Order: sequence, then C-alpha cells, then structure tokens
Amino acid sequence: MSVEVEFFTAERDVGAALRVAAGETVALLGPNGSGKSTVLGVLAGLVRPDTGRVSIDGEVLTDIGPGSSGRMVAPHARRTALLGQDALLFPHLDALENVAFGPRSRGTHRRTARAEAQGWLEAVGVGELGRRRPGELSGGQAQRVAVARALAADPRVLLLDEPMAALDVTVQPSLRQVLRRVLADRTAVIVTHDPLDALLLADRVVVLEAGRVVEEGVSKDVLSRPRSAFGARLAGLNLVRGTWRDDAVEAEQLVVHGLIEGEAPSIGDAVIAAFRPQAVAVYREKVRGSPRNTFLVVVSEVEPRGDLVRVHAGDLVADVTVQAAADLELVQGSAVTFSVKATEVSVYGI
Ligand SMILES: Nc1ncnc2c1ncn2[C@@H]1O[C@H](COP(=O)(O)OP(=O)(O)OP(=O)(O)O)[C@@H](O)[C@H]1O
Repeated sequence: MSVEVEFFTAERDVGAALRVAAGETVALLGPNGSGKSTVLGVLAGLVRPDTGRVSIDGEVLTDIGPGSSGRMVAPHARRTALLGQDALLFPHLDALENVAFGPRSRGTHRRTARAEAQGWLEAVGVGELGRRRPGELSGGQAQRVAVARALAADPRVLLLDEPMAALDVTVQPSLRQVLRRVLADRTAVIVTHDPLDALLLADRVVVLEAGRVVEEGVSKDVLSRPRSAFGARLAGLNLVRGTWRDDAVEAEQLVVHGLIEGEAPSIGDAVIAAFRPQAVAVYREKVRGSPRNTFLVVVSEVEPRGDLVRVHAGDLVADVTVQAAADLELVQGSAVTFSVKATEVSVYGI
C-alpha cells in the first residue's frame, strides 16, 4: 500500500507533502509543535486541512481545496490504524477482547475473531495476558496489546505517534524490538523524538521544523550528512561499526556489548552498536562492572551545549552536566573512561 499526502492548514500553519512506498516505514522527526502529529491527523482523517489530498494506493481519502471534490472519508472508513503514546484500550474488556474488537466489527465470527486475537497477542509477546483487563497490565504490556489491536484491524497503513514516549526507558528496548518486527514489511509512518527509533525502525526520515519539511532521506544518509538541526541530532548518536563476535560488536579498538534489535546476527556479520551521548558516563578512573562497556579514551574536544557539555573522544561523544565536566576538569587531552550500560546500547545488523 503506498501513501501520498499533501496538505496545508492555516490554523496550525503546517504544510507538508509526503510519499510512503508500499512496505516502507517513514519516521517523522522534529521539535515540539513542528507539525508531526498534524501530518498523522490528516492521514487518519482526524484533521481537515484547508487544502490537501490524501490517497492510499490511488484511492482518494481526502480531497479538499479549490476545484477539488471535497471528499473527506471518515476516520473509521480509511483502514488506517493510529496508535498514540497511551494504549487507550477499552477498560471494561480484557486484552483478548480488545484485540478481537477489530475483526469482530468487520463481521468475523466470535470464535474466529478470538483465535485471531490470540495470534496477534502472541506475535507481540503477551500471549499469556489475554484474560487481563487493561487496569491489570503494565504500561509496556498495555502498549503491546494496543499494537496487537491495531494490527488485528488489518490496517492498510499503520500510524504511530510516539508509541514509546510514555513508557519507562527500561521497557522501551523490548517494545522497540516488537515494533521492528511488526514494521518490517508494513507501510507505516512513525512520529518520534528519538533518533534511535528513526535509525532502527524507519527506512526513511522526514524532518519537520515549524510546520515545513526541512530535510528528508534514507536514515543513514541523513545521519552521515545532516542539513537540519534535527538531522544533526540524529547524527549525534554514537555509532560503532564492527563485526559480530563473542556476543559483542568488535570494532578496531573497541568491543561493545548491547541488546540485539531484531534478528540475532551470525558470527562475522557486519553490525552497528548505537547509543545516545546522554547514556555515556565519564570517569577519571577505570570502571569495572560487567553490565557496563568501558572505553579508555582521550578527550579531543569539550563543547558547551546549553546546560550540557558534549565531550568528544575521537568518534565517540558523551553528554555530561556542566558541573560534572567541571568536577572532572575535562580539557582536550584528558585521559578518561567512557562507560555505557549494555542495556543502553542497541545492536543491529547492516
Ligand atoms: N487541535 C489543534 N488546534 C489548533 N492548533 C493545533 C491543534 N493541535 C496542534 N495545533 C498546533 O499545530 C502546530 C503543530 O502541532 P503538532 O501537534 O502537529 O506538532 P508536533 O510536531 O506533533 O508536536 P509535539 O512533538 O509537541 O507533539 C502547533 O503550532 C500546535 O500548536
């Protein structure tokens, strides 16, 4: 299913054009208020633009503006599924019935719908929680059920609005793995603040600033040559390229342990370890502790960035507080240890 959208809304001053190829996942990135949710709203039929057109596989769903048909297909008739930060499950139905709701409303027989729902719950790793009500689920479990419910409705396009933003950081990696599987061959648009999501979940990135598209391209191209401020933030991730060996990413001078995103690599495969500068702690002395990766490095640059200080050491970067940078007396040439927990590192094949 390919998607095309082009619209302008004066009230929000957001105007964008976007194409998503069949089976492609596009990440929408941008600062607060840049129009990301508005794009999803227009696609889902929740926002009526002043002018604009939305089509899925050539079927026109929105067509508004001078000389147009005025068509605006209702949200429920679009066969798009929108998943937000909060799971928004029906509180009085158990997880299985929540997921069976979509197939049931398409006219599927109750027993078949429940069997389908069970299959989707298993696909997102919560097959044993079908009898629980939403109030008895953790945030991460509820969000998995919400993903299952969205998929069970057999949408042509999956729209995800910061699906992990409300979750504890410790459960984000496992949901990200579920989403990586789910999105692999689906047509989807995901709004995210997190560059790691863009890199791991999306084929292409579209960056919005102040209601306009300022940059777009294949995720790794935007990474290597960012033109917008947000693209630069994307490029700010630590990326260590290497070979998969002894359950770790072996690079020229580093060995990095992390959580595998998606399929497990085979020995000798080319892999990348990615982690945020904020996840890196900086120490003067050597650090021990098996859950942590430690790298002995020499500081090449200390760069003030608002209330943080970015510490560069060759290709690696760490963000520390101004106070920490002062306490550590960090200057160019300082020998320090960069330390990052394995649970903060995403490892994926390339
Ligand atoms: N219901 C609304 N009515 C009018 N204006 C709105 C409405 N919702 C959002 N806006 C405005 O539209 C613009 C784009 O907002 P939008 O929510 O699409 O941005 P966003 O990039 O998704 O932001 P965030 O990352 O904060 O969720 C903003 O100026 C916002 O104030």
